[in-house]
Amino acid sequence: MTRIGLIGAGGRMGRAIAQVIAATPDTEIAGGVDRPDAGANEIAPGLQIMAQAAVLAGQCDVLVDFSSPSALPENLAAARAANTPIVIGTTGLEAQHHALIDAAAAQVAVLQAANTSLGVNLIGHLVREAAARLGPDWDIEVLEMHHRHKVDAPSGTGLFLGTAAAAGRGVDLDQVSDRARDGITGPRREGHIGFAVMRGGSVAGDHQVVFAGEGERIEIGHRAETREIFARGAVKAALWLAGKPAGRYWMTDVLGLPR
Ligand SMILES: NC(=O)C1=CN([C@@H]2O[C@H](COP(=O)(O)OP(=O)(O)OC[C@H]3O[C@@H](n4cnc5c(N)ncnc54)[C@H](OP(=O)(O)O)[C@@H]3O)[C@@H](O)[C@H]2O)C=CC1
Ligand SMILES: O=C(O)C1=N[C@H](C(=O)O)C[C@H](O)C1
Repeated sequence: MTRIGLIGAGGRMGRAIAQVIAATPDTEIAGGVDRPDAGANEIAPGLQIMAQAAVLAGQCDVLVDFSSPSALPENLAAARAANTPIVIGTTGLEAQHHALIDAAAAQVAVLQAANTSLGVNLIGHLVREAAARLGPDWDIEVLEMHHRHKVDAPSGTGLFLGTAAAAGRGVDLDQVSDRARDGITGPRREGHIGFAVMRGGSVAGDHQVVFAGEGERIEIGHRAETREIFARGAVKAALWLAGKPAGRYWMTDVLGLPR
């Protein structure tokens, strides 16, 4: 039996993950972290909601964190103190968060993924390949749309796909990304990777990478029809990570895809 500790248990993803855990053999939810009024019994019958990740980390085999960037330092500290592997699905992470993840991975197994679906991780590979083969005269734009509640932009997946495209071209995304355009922007900057963001309704997550050449376009895209695909991937990642030695792991490792 693998006991999963769920951080952000009361959120949209926390609830979806709790349902997948309930349907997965030899897997149980050890407890959750969220606000005290998160509605524990609606998430999973008998679920205990705790205020501190440190307590939960000592009571589970693996932590799964879909909460907020501001909670990440405490969650990583809890994983380190209890030597409990942690899957991080939270997005909106910045350089300082990745530095904390790298430091934690020296001591405990950490898997961070902006998107835990099979489809997105597969197209990440395709985007990298396309960018490597097409050359700099093909303009690359990343488009994404999400539900009206999403608080970070561009999405973590959009940035993941932009990073894959930049890697294919052998450049650093930070040096070439155009994250916003407004007003008299001037012509497109050669070699840059642009991002466009839409928010509305209940969209679970749409992403498209457009390679625009002279007279033709290639579009590589993914549409999430339900949050369950992320939840299934998160539980698969947790079961894979439980018991692994210290290190930073990737969703591609879980799915058997090239990194
Ligand atoms: N990797 C992937 O495949 C996916 C990643 N995500 C990402 O997962 C994260 C969560 O998404 P979603 O479930 O939609 O968001 P929600 O806002 O619905 O859920 C987050 C939950 O975590 C709680 N929470 C946040 N910070 C704290 C804290 N410091 N202490 C206690 N509880 C806290 C929130 O409580 P409160 O609302 O009271 O703050 C909320 O209940 C986002 O970053 C999102 O982008 C989403 C889908 C797929
Ligand atoms: O907030 C969401 O909902 C999602 N967030 C992730 C992201 O930022 O890429 C993954 C997915 O697209 C849904």
